Amino acid sequence: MDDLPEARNYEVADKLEFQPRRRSKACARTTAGGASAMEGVANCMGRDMAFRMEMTQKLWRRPEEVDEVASEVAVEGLAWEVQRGSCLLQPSSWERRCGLQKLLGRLSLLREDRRVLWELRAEVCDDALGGYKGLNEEVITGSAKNSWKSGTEGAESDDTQGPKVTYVPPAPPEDEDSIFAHYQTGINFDKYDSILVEVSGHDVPPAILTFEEANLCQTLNNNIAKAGYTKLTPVQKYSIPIILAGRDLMACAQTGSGKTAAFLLPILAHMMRDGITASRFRELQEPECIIVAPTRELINQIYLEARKFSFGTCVRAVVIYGGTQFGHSVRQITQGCNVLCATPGRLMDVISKEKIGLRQVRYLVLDEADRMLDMGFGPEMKKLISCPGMPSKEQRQTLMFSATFPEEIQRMAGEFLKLNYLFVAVGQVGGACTDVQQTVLQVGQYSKREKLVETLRNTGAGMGDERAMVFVETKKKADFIATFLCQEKISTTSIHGDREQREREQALGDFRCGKCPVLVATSVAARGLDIENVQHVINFDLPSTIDEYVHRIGRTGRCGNTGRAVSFFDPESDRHLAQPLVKVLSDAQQDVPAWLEEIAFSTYVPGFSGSSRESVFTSVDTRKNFRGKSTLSTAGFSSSQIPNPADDESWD
Ligand SMILES: Nc1ncnc2c1ncn2[C@@H]1O[C@H](COP(=O)(O)OP(=O)(O)OP(=O)(O)O)[C@@H](O)[C@H]1O
Repeated sequence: MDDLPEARNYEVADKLEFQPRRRSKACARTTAGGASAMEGVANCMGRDMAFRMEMTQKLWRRPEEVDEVASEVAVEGLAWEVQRGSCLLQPSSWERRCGLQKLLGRLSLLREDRRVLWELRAEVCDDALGGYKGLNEEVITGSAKNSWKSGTEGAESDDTQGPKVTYVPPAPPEDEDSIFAHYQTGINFDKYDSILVEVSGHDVPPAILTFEEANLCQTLNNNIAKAGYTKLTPVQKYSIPIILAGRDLMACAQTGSGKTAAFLLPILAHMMRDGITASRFRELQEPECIIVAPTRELINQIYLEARKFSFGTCVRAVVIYGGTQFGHSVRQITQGCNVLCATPGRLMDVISKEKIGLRQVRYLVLDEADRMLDMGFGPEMKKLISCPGMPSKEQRQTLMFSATFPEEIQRMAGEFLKLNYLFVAVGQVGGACTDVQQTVLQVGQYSKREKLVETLRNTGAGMGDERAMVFVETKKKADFIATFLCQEKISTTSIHGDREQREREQALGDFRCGKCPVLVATSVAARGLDIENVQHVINFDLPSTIDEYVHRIGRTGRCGNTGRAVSFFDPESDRHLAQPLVKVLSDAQQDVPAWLEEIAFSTYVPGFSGSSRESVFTSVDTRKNFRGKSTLSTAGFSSSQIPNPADDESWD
C-alpha cells in the first residue's frame, strides 16, 4: 500500500478539527497529558469514550501508521473493536445512526486500503454502537441500531424509504406538580414595565394591565395562577387583547419575555368560549389551532405550555415532531386533537397521510416566525397555507412571534397575514435581552479551547454549580468540544442534528437537571429553549447572523433573571459581525470593546451603509418604510439578509 501523501494526512487532521500548524502542539499536549487525560475521560464518560480518545491520538502518527491502526481494528474483526475503529475514522460521527454513506465519505480519506473500507462497512452496518455519550447517558443497543435518521422527516415516515425511526418519546409526567412546575421570575421582572412598546396598524385594541382585565374563564385563570403568573409581561399586555379581538399579529419582544403565553392564553380562551372539545378516536382529526416551530425540542416545550394552560379543560393539545416513530405521532393525533404543535416536516407528513385535515383551522401560529419563513422553512410554510382545505388568511387568524424580524421576512409575512395585521414591538426589534451581560473577547481560532476551559472554570459552570450552554458552528465540532471538555473533567453533553432524537432528549434532560452542567450545542438549540438556571452562554463560534446571536444569548437572562454571555470573536472569520455586534451591544447598554469598534468601522459589509450608523438599521415595522415614512427614532436592528441556517445543522 502506498503511503498517503503528507497533504492528505493533513486533511485527515483537519477533519478532526486540528489545523496543521497546530498539530505538533496538540499532539504534544495529548501525549504529555496522556494517562491523566485518559483517566479523566474514563471517569467522565466510561471506557468507551476513553478508547476513542486513544484512537484519536493515534491519528497524530504518520500516515502509514494511521492505516495500520485502521487495519488492526478492522481485521481483528470483533464488532466492539470495529465500532471503536469507526470512531477513530470519523470522530464527528460518534452517532449510532450516522449512516454508512457518511462513514464511507470520511473513510475515503484513507481510500488506499479497500479491504479496511469494506470490513468496516460490514461491521458498522451490523452493529453501529458508537455515539457520543454524556455522563451516564443511556447506551443504545440492538433494537435501536436501525433507527438512524434517513434525511428528511418525510423519508422517516415513509415505509418504503430508508430505515424506520422507532423512537417513541416517553410521555411527560401527568401529575399536577410536574405540569405546573416553573422557575421564579428574576429581580428584573418588574423592569419589563419600563420597556417602550410600539404598536403599529389601525384600530389597535387597548392594552390590558392585569390578567383579570383579559376576562378569561375561571379554569384558565386557575391555571395561570398555578403556573405562578401574577403579572403580565409587556408582550402579553398588548398581544392578548389583540388576539382576543380576532386580529392578525406580528409580535416582536425580547427573548425570555413570555411570548408563548401571549399567544396560547387568548387562543385557549377563544376555544373555551366556543365550547370546543376534542373528538376522540377519529382517523382524521381537524384541529382548530396549529402551532409550528423550527425545532423538535422547542415544539415539545410549547406543547407542554399548551397542556399546562389547558389543564382541566376539554381542549386537547398534541405534539408531533421528526425523529420519532410516525405511528406514535398518528396515535397521539387520533386520540383527539384541538391544538396541534408540530415541526414542519412531520406536519406535512400527517397532512399528506390524511391524518390531519385543515378545514377547521382558525389559528395558525408561527413561533420563531422569522426562522419559519426564511429559506429553510419558508417553502414548506407556503405549501402549508396552500394545502387543500386550509382556510384562506381572511378566514383564519395568523399569529407570528419572535425576538427578531428581519425586514425581508416582514415583507414575506404579508402573504400569510391579513392586510390589517398589527405589529407589536416591545423594545427594539431584534434587540438583545438587556438582562444578559454581554462580553466579547478577541480569541483566535487556535486559542479557543483553552479560553473555553478558562471561562467555564471562572464561571463555575465547569465545577457543576452553574449551567452553561456553549454554541459551536458545526455538529462535528459539537461532539469534538464536548469530548474535549469531558477530557478536562467538565461534565458535558451535546445536542445537535446528527444525534438521535432519543439522545437529544436525554442530553437536554441531563442538562436541565444539572447532571451535565455544560451543554455544547449547534444553533439547533439557539431558539426558544427555556431552561432554568442557565447562567452562561458561550459563543465558542459566533453565528453567521446577528439575529442568531440575539437568540443564542437569550437562552440566559430569562423572565427577569440575569445572565451572562461570552463570545469569542475571531477577527479572521467574524469581521462581518462587528458592525451589528457593536449596535446590539450599545443598544443593550453594554460595554463595547475599542478593538471591536475599530474593526466595525474599518469593515465594509455588503448591504450595510458605512457612512451613517443609523442608516444601517431597519425600522420597527417595515410597512412604515414601504409607505415612505421616516425611520423611527427607536429604530431596531435586524440583519439585512434573509437568514440562512447558521451552520451545517439540519433542521426539522
Ligand atoms: N407573566 C408571567 N409571569 C411569570 N412567568 C412568566 C410569565 N410569562 C412567561 N413566564 C415564564 O417566562 C419564561 C420565558 O417565557 P417564554 O419561553 O414564553 O419566552 P419567549 O419570549 O418565548 O422567549 P424566546 O424568545 O427565547 O422564545 C417561561 O418559563 C414562562 O413560563
